[in-house]
Amino acid sequence: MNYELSQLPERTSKPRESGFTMAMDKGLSLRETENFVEVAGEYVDIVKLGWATSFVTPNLDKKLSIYEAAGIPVYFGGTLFEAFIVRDMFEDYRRLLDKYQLKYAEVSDGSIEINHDRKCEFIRALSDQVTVLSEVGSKDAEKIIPPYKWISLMQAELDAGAWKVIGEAREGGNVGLFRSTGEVRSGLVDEILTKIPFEKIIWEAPQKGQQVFFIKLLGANVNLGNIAPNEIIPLETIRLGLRGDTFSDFLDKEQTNLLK
Ligand SMILES: C=C(OP(=O)(O)O)C(=O)O
Ligand SMILES: O=S([O-])[O-]
Repeated sequence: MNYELSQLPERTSKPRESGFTMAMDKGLSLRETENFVEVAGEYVDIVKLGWATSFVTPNLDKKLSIYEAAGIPVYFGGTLFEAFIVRDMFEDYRRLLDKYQLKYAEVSDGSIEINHDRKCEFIRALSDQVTVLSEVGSKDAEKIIPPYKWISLMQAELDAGAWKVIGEAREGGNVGLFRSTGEVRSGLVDEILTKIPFEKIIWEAPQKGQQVFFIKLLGANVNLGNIAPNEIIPLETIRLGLRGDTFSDFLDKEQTNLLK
């Protein structure tokens, strides 16, 4: 922080188990990546190269080196995992993780149907190699998974070895945890939280209103994902109660000078 200010919520520091921010890079150039880590590196815990953009992005090795030098782990989007699985290329996927020396991988079934026991086997197998993030929820807006099912899927995936589970939203924030309008399925979120520990979940929340919802509900140190690179600093201010949306949420009412 650049100067002192009282009554700020305490923020966790790296390596964070909670208060964790996953940024989504969907094709930043090398120069943009350097600029991004320079300005926001302190607030980014992990970067996802969105869906299968790592297949197309030029200078991938160099990009990974920039993140590595900044101490920020990177993983490839779950859609890439699914692109290998649907082609029956799991072993090739494992080799790919080794080739790029990745320490994290995502297992998801947002675009394909995978028998859930099979998905858990992939999680188990990959967690011998890397730290696994597993994602629950479909990218298909028509597919509504009831809350009890979200809970049992998340629990089984954690039991299979996932480090954290991700609630699906896509880049747009309009499926999975959210209605097509972007509104939070708040009943779903409340129910998930009755059974799954809060620090075990990363909520994909690309839209500002969604970030605000989770910070108001769960505090400054909620885990959030799919944050656009240019929204990392703004998100940090929302976490700290330094943007209008959460301005009053962390203030000590007794000590607040309302000047009325
Ligand atoms: C974010 C997306 O996918 P993934 O989780 O595979 O990165 C997406 O499809 O919008
Ligand atoms: O859709 S819900 O559970 O608010």
